[in-house]
Amino acid sequence: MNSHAFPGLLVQNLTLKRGDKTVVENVSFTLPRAELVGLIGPNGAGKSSLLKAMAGLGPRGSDILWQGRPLAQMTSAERGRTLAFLPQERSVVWPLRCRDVVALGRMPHQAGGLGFIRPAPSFEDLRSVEDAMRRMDVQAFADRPFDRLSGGEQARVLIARLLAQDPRLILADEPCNGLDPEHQLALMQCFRDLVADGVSVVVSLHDLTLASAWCDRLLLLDTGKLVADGSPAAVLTADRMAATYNIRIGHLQSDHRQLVVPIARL
Ligand SMILES: Nc1ncnc2c1ncn2[C@@H]1O[C@H](COP(=O)(O)OP(=O)(O)OP(=O)(O)O)[C@@H](O)[C@H]1O
Repeated sequence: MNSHAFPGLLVQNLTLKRGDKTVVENVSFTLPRAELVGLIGPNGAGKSSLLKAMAGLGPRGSDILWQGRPLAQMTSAERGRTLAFLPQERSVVWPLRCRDVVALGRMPHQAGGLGFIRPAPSFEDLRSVEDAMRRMDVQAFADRPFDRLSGGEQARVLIARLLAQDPRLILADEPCNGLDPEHQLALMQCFRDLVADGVSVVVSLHDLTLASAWCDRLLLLDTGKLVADGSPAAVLTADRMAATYNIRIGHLQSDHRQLVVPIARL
């Protein structure tokens, strides 16, 4: 993945409604540099809604800016070269080989953009696809049909598709879902490597231990409102976890990091 300085994303006073219900309320934050940001909060807090809006899905006004420019003004191909989104719903409609699923990530980079007529893949396309498959440890499935893999294997192939897009901003909705512990750790290490390369990563997580271990910064949503934004140590306080999740937490010392562990319901 190319290294480049991250130019910054600005979300300003974002409010989203579903029917009469406000699901994201007046949320503002900036991503001024490459960092690994965990988006946390209870079920229904608005994490997926916020990530989808940041990915440019749904009607958008001028409340989300990329490099000072409203996301709504970017074409789909431009957005596809800039940001990659992993939705919570993991489905591939056609019975494609895994390598072809991963190669779909290259479409925004190819002449013809997101049209139906596809040119032959460039050297860069082939390199990115192989690199993404290696990062997600899916080369062994490359030629197998996607619909004959296990749930966790399919999840890894779809993350590889996201990586093949070579984006400058990754938005991933619960990417650790379905992954075994080794591949969860490999994925978080992969995100850290991308951040070191200048890519910003926003990832929704329910696992507070992973969030405390790997993220530079956490955004805590509760009933649509951004109630905390800071380092894991600043956000994951006992009082806040009690108020937001109704849980008691404990701590585990690992290397130089203090990990948060949910202990009991209150
Ligand atoms: N299509 C919809 N129509 C109406 N309400 C919706 C719709 N989709 C989501 N919601 C509501 O919007 C709120 C936020 O949902 P969202 O999926 O963003 O939460 P989340 O934080 O991602 O939750 P989870 O951790 O369970 O995935 C919830 O109260 C949900 O019930």
